[in-house]
Amino acid sequence: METFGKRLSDIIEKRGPLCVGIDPHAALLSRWGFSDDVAGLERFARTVVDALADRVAVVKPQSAFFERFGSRGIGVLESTIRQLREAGALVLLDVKRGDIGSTMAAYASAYLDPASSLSADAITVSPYLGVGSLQPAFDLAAANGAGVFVLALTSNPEGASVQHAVGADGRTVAQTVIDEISQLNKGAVPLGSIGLVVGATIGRTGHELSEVNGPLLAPGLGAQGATPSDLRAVFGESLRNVLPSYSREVLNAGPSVSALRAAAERAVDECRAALG
Ligand SMILES: O=C(O)c1cc(=O)[nH]c(=O)n1[C@@H]1O[C@H](COP(=O)(O)O)[C@@H](O)[C@H]1O
Repeated sequence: METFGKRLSDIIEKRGPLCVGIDPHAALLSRWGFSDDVAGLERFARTVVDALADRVAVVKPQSAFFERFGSRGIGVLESTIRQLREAGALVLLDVKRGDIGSTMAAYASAYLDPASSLSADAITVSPYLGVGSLQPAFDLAAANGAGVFVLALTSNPEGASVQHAVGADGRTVAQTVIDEISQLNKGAVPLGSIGLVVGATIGRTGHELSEVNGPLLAPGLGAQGATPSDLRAVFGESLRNVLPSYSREVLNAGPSVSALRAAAERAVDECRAALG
């Protein structure tokens, strides 16, 4: 079975380095002229699938915006994941789960077991119960050719007070996460299947990413203020492994399918140029 790292490298090669989020904010539904209910959610998600699933490398549904409509919203999430995958996009489900290992195993089977109706190509997880607690997700992902993206340095301004805190060995909390994931990806070719999330907004922080050998998801572009030209300062020599991620900046172009496609094309061109 092909690893997630290999599948991701291949699709980025074909479609370009871009992840687009599906974040159906109430304000976006209204901007698109859609109702703020399950029917509006379904139309929104379907429009993004029609516009982008056959051309963008990775699509990242934000689970929160589906969960807010309860079980029917989850139903839309299930069909959205299925449609995205059928059209050839890799689906990174943004659920940011993280719990004690025995509970993490249940989250892993919900999102990374192909038998589940919510099974995705990869999920986001939070390492703040300890990277080791995420092992059930790493194991199930590896068994199924899926991936896991671990939060390291998030794009929001509140993140630094936790993530930049320095431990007894002189490393920051984030650097400890980065180093543990680097160990897990060691030797993987062409790329490990455990990614990190590093916000494009954070500037030069001095964190060392050169040994990660895995994909580096970079949210925070567009609506949160970062631009592709900020990526060099954040990622330095590790730029080649960066997967830039946009939600509102691209979604604002909807509901026109052609305008969404044009916005995604602009984003991928700018990111290609910035990543070199
Ligand atoms: O894991 C993420 O994708 C993520 C991590 C992070 O540090 N910052 C961040 O904004 N995100 C997510 O990325 C998306 C950003 O949306 P926009 O600001 O509209 O591009 C949201 O779904 C966030 O939850």
